[in-house]
Amino acid sequence: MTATTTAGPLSSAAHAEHVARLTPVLTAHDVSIEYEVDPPVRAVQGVSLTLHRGEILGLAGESGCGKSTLAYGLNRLLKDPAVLRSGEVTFHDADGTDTDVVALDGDALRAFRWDKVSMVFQGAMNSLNPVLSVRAQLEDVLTTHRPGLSRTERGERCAELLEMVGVDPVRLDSFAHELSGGMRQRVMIAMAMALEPQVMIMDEPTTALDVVVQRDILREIMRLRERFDFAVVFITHDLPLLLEIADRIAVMRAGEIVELDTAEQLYAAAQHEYTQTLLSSFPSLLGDFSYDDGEGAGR
Ligand SMILES: Nc1ncnc2c1ncn2[C@@H]1O[C@H](COP(=O)(O)OP(=O)(O)OP(=O)(O)O)[C@@H](O)[C@H]1O
Repeated sequence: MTATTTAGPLSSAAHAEHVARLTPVLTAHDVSIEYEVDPPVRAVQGVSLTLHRGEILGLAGESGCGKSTLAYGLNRLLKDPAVLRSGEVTFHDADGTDTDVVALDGDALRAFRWDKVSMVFQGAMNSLNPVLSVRAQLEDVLTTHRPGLSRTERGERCAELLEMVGVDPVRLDSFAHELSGGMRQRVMIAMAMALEPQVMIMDEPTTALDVVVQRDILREIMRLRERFDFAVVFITHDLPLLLEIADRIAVMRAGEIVELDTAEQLYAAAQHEYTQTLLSSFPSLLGDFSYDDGEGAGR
């Protein structure tokens, strides 16, 4: 398979054909992010990436390659000493308007986050407020962003959100310490879904959980995605996991995307040496995995 570009990431003709049928929802162009420390860390370097409506785009690469920094940049969540050195990020709303994400500030930025693009952070299960019930925390998102909802509507929406992520609504009155890690993580996903965003960025959302719970939650995310058609940027260093759940995979190394292709293509014919190394470091996990066998691939 031949590469379609020389300057950008390696990708196949099959990939170009695949994306030609899709509609963009978030576009990053030439994004560079630096940590202003001594010496400066160029964490993301000239990254261009298009996320399409309803797709799961996996972002893979070893620890420290810049995955989280890029994700934070896409959602304007960078904090000191991180600085967006250059680049454009555009959100293409379902209503047809384009938003220059880099130019947003104040109320417009707050409304954009959670409403249009929400994020499930690394270790999010530990970021529930310990002294507030699940109900109070879910209601807070709704009161802030949907002030028009009545008290009854808010209550109903909170119960519905928990049901969506497979948690019994009786848990609305629980506090974080009364929930298992898996349940807390599901609550965080419910919170990220509360405003029906068009994009969800998930940074290692299940890494801290045991494999069975992790699978359950991933299945839930896939099911919700089918139902609500949001796009997901799914960040993990676990490439075999991405081969199972992602439509496309971007492989990041030292701040750059070195390869970007459909999961099938990447698995069958990775072009970049680094991708090949990543794939070969998980031989036993991949086992008899095959895209020809729909059941085996779990898709
Ligand atoms: N606050 C900071 N100050 C300085 N450098 C930082 C800071 N945060 C991250 N970095 C550096 O930026 C680079 C990218 O880090 P980042 O966390 O984005 O990588 P990652 O691929 O998400 O890694 P992980 O999978 O471990 O989260 C790394 O070299 C890291 O050391």
